[in-house]
Amino acid sequence: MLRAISISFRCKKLSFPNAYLSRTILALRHISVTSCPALTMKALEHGTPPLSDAQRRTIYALSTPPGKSGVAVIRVSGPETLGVWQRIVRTTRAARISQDKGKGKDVNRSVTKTPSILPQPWKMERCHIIDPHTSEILDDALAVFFRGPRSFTTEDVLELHVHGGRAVVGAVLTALARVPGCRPASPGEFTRRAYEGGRLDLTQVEGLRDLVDADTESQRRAALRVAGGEARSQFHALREDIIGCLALIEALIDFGEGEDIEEGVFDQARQQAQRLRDRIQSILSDNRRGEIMRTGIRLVIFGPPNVGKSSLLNFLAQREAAIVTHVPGTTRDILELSLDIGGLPILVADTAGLRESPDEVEQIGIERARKAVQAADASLLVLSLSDAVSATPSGPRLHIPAEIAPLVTPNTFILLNKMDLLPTSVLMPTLTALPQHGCWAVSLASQTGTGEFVAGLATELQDRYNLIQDAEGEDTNVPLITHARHRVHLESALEFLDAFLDTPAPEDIVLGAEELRYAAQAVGKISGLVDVEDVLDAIFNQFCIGK
Ligand SMILES: Nc1nc2c(ncn2[C@@H]2O[C@H](COP(=O)(O)OP(=O)(O)OP(=O)(O)O)[C@@H](O)[C@H]2O)c(=O)[nH]1
Repeated sequence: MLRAISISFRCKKLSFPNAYLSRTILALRHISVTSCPALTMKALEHGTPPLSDAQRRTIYALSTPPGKSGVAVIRVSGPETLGVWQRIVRTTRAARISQDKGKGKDVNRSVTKTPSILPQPWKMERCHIIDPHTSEILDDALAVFFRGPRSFTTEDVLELHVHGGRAVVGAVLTALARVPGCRPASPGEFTRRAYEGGRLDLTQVEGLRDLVDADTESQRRAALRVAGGEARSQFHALREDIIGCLALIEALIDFGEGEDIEEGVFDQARQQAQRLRDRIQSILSDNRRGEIMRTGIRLVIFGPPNVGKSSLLNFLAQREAAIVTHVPGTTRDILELSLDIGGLPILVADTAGLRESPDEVEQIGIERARKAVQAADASLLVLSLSDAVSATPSGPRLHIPAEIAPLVTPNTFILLNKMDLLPTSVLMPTLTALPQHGCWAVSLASQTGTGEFVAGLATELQDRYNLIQDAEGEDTNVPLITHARHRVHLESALEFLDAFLDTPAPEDIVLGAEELRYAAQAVGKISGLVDVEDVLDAIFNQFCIGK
């Protein structure tokens, strides 16, 4: 560094153009910030342009939600973190040491005047946060220093636990802005550094984001597993196995079967590839459970007009979310709410009643309703019990209107409403004739049967989508794919393995090796091991600032 500085001064003496000099100084500043900040910052500070964001490598942000709170956590990460500690943190430990030396001084009064001492890593310390220019006390706080690489970002990290008032947080953030080499973090930047430092792979990054976004118990449990590295290790093992298969083929290419290596290696590689192919196929055959559980199950309520669809939405939401009137065709457009049913995240949509209508606006609503039902993960057909069940010689029979029947699939549940309108003598035989699974009768007006309906619906959905726990409380059926991105890469890995298996042996063995290499690359992209620069911004931008 000193040699570099002396070169820059020599440049000045030799009358180099100013632009050249400032470029040299800028380059030196970059080196100074990234490698030995304290030594060179002062030497270069005077009269030079301000540092760019790329040069200010130390980032800070409020990591808890803005607004009033008991405690707010401000995070700092980067090469200047120790410098931040020295400039703005004054611990009571330091004050005690200095008091012992000077005898008899009040700890609280002397704390800001006490020169900063080095932090005790991973230990929370009581401190004052001070303004680095005026030494004014900004807050009475707690601070913890994590020495890299044993930190979340793998860099030096400082967490300041301050009082969560707007003015306190604002003052501490302003103080941080005054420390050379520091800048505000962009969304997800702490996590990005953890990824770049090798602490997390991309699946764990996504798991962390899902954990922060989790609204329900099932989402929390699934996200926690992914963030903990479960998907990482499974995708890693899959990739290793493909590479193992590739190694066999490479050995064949290099030495040739029967000469230097044993017979049957090609068949062995094919069998291994077949097993891997089957494994990927079974991972892909998961009915998108992981993705659905993460984003919420889309449940669409549909049926003829005036049967109580909007009343049902209001009942589930426990508020007057939709307009309910006795006029058929009241609901015109889709109204969607996010609810927690039985611990599962459900996006429930109320739709326009399905019927032939001359009204242009209603027609548009009906068309939207049909499309929503077709795109849903599950649907709930609401019918009026008295209209839907007709008497036949063999007993009461459920009748679904002809224009609605094509929308009914194995994923359709049925709710027969308005049972209060049926006399008891007719009701009893009707109820016994209903299907045992996925069909309930209620009166939303009197709330009769609604408890059984909600419990039954939750059980049906949990059976389809939830994680199942064994006797020890361990989840047994955890879906590996939680993001569409994983599916895309696994599907292409499957295609490459198929292409390898289709390779006529052994003449095209070199081509076959290439297919295996692509398959390994496709799986590597899920974890972010290879070639994912293009998706990184999209992934990290979805984080909040401070994470
Ligand atoms: N008797 C009785 N009436 C009900 C019940 N549930 C809803 N209603 C009434 O049925 C009428 C229609 O209810 P909505 O919830 O608007 O029905 P909808 O299916 O959304 O109607 P559209 O908007 O036309 O599609 C309202 O007057 C409700 O008060 C019930 O269980 N029993």
